[in-house]
Order: sequence, then structure tokens, then C-alpha cells
Amino acid sequence: MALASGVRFAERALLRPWALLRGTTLGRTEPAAGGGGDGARRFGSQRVLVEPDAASGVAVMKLRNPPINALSLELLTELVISLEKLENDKTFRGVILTSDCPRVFCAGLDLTEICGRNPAHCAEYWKAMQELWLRTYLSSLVLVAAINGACPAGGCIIALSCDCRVLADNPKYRIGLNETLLGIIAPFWLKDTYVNTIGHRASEQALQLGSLFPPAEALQVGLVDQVVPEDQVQSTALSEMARWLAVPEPGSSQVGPIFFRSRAPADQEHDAKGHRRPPAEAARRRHPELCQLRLQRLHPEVAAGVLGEAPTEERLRAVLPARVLAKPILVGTVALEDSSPVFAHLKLLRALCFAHLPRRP
Ligand SMILES: CC/C=C\CC/C=C/CC(=O)SCCNC(=O)CCNC(=O)[C@H](O)C(C)(C)COP(=O)(O)OP(=O)(O)OC[C@H]1O[C@@H](n2cnc3c(N)ncnc32)[C@H](O)[C@@H]1OP(=O)(O)O
Repeated sequence: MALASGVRFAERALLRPWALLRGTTLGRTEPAAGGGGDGARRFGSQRVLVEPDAASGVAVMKLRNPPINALSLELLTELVISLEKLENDKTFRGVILTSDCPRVFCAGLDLTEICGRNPAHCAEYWKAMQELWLRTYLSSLVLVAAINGACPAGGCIIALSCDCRVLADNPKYRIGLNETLLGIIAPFWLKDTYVNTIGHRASEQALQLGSLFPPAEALQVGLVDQVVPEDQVQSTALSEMARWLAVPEPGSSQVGPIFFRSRAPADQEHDAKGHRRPPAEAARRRHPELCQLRLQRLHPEVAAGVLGEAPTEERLRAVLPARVLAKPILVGTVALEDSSPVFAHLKLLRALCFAHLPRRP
């Protein structure tokens, strides 16, 4: 949600993960579908298609990383760049996030990015993931998720960082945070995001059980705001967007995400001259731990200690895709400095542990 009309992300992304990308075509521009009579031009990258409508100030952003929109490093990076581009363009006030892949909104983290990869790659990947979460969660744009497919784990987190969620009414399109079923400990910021949306008790149950909710239940628990027939997801998302954008900006800035999602002292929100800092810069000041990401390779016993109880191999084999199981899973933890400032729901990635899994025979 817009903080104030003048607030845009002039700042470069915190961790600039795209600098590490090779062979990716970015910023390609082409005429918008349907003629683009208002001068708006479609742009995007290999994995993110952006259809801007300058007249309404709304862009539709489509994830297209087939078959399942797994959040690869490239997709994470391209999403961050596309969002930044729109945030820096004063024409746009809202973005509808949706999928270009049939039946799947987003499958969450690309498990192949963290299985059998070296710690340096994992660290780079986690940084990109953090960056996208910050970009969406603290965005100055109104974000509406038009969820037109399955939405587990990281996909659900993206949806939860939007201001509003519209889900297609298809029982196969389940949404939720199923991390525990993969042997992943949900970091507390993820837990807090859940709690902020569906409340404490519902989160406690859903997170521990790794529940994935079908549409009716997702609506009932408050995980999504609307459930509509599949062919109405886009139009409903646009109606919701209109409702959010109808709020005058000076008013909405009082109750935007910065209001709800952080409680930063004024000196972190403003520079010495009293100018409001870009949200990403303010977040970095509030959370220096973001810059101190550490990745450690742990022995299985240590990981088991961190996890409390190591998930059994059988359990993991039952839930993990076969392709992923063919590789060893990195036993690691991404940890933050304990002395970091406490802002309950913005503390990031204190520990995210992956269980050890031996190579498939
Ligand atoms: C901004 C993000 C911020 C925070 C993130 C916080 C942390 C989040 C943790 C995670 O996200 S962990 C990832 C958890 N994801 C899942 O549990 C999803 C698992 N996948 C599925 O449930 C299904 O694949 C699907 C419902 C998404 C799609 O079903 P379907 O259309 O039937 O396709 P397949 O199951 O046949 O899958 C096709 C293909 O894709 C591979 N695959 C599936 N999920 C992943 C994945 N997450 N990463 C990598 N690869 C994945 C699957 O193995 C198939 O591969 P083949 O080689 O066998 O074709």
C-alpha cells in the first residue's frame, strides 16, 4: 500500500542479486497486448511478464517459470527488478500478481537451488529470497494477488505479502505454509506473517501441521479475501485494486504497510534533513542483520538438535519431488545476529534449517 505519494524506491535493491545474474534478458519492452492505445508498453524478462495500464496506474505482473513457477534465483531476481521498475515509475500505484503457468500460482522455493548446492550459492539464493520478501512486504504499491493455481509455501508467502488475495475456486488450488512437512522450520518472520493474517491459534495449528487449505477453507480462515470462479479471478482482482486505490493517498499513508508492518524510530525512517528514507533503506537500518547473513554447514546431529527432532527419511521421501530427492539436501542454517533490533514481525530468517537427507541409492 502506498506510504505517501512521494515515496518511491529510488534506492537500489538491498542486496542487488541481479548483479550476479548472467544470460538473463531484462527490461525487454514490447507493445502491450490489445494495442496499448494509452502508450503503455508491455515489458518484462524471461520469467516475468508485465502488462502495464498507464491509464489506470495498474500493472499486471505474471510469473512464468514453467512448469510450476518455482522461485529459482532467476525468477526471484527478475521479480525484484520488475517491482522496482514499477515502484520507480510514478505512473503506477498498483500491481496485480498472478501466474502465467496453468494450475500453479507458485510452487514456492525452487528446491533444486538448495539441494546439493554449495553454501555460497545457498547464501546468494537466500539473499535474493529476502530481497523479494522485503520488496513485496514493504512495497509502496498496492499489491493484489490473483491466485490462479496452487499456492504452497513460498508462493503463499508472496500472496501474504500482498494487500489483498483473490483465489480461484478450484479444490486443487490449495494454499498454505507446508514447510514443516518438508522438514523445514518456519522462520519466525514467516510465522508472524501468518499470524498477522489468520490469527494466532489458526497459525499455530496450520503451521505445525503444514496445512494446505482448499479455497473454501482458506476463505473461512481468512487466508484469502475472496474466492471466485476461475474465469473471474482477474476481474475480481481489478475490482479489489480499484477499491484500494480509491482511498486518497494522504489518508492511506497513515495506515499503510509501514504503519502496520514496522514500528521504526523516526531517525530510521527519516534522514538528517528530515526526508523520508525509501522503505528498503529504512528496513536495512532497522535490520542490520539483513547484511550479516551467515550460512553454516551443519552436521546432521547438529541440525537435528536445531530442528528438535529430525524428520524421518520416509516422511521426506513422501513429500519431496523425486527430482529433488536425487540430490543431497544441504544441512544448513541461515542465521542472523542475536543482538539485532527487535521488531517482532520484521525480524528475518533467524534460522531456517534443512534436514539431512542421504543420497538416493
Ligand atoms: C519470497 C519468498 C519468501 C519466503 C519463502 C519462505 C520459505 C518457503 C519454503 C518453500 O517454499 S519450500 C518449497 C515448498 N514447495 C512445495 O512443497 C511444493 C511442492 N510441489 C507441489 O506441491 C506440486 O509440484 C505443485 C502443486 C506445485 C504442482 O503440481 P503438478 O502440477 O502436479 O506438478 P508436479 O508435482 O508433477 O511437479 C512438476 C515438476 O516440478 C518439480 N517440483 C515441484 N515442486 C518443486 C519445487 N518446489 N522445487 C523444485 N522442483 C519442484 C517436480 O518434482 C516435477 O519435476 P519433474 O522433474 O518430476 O517433472
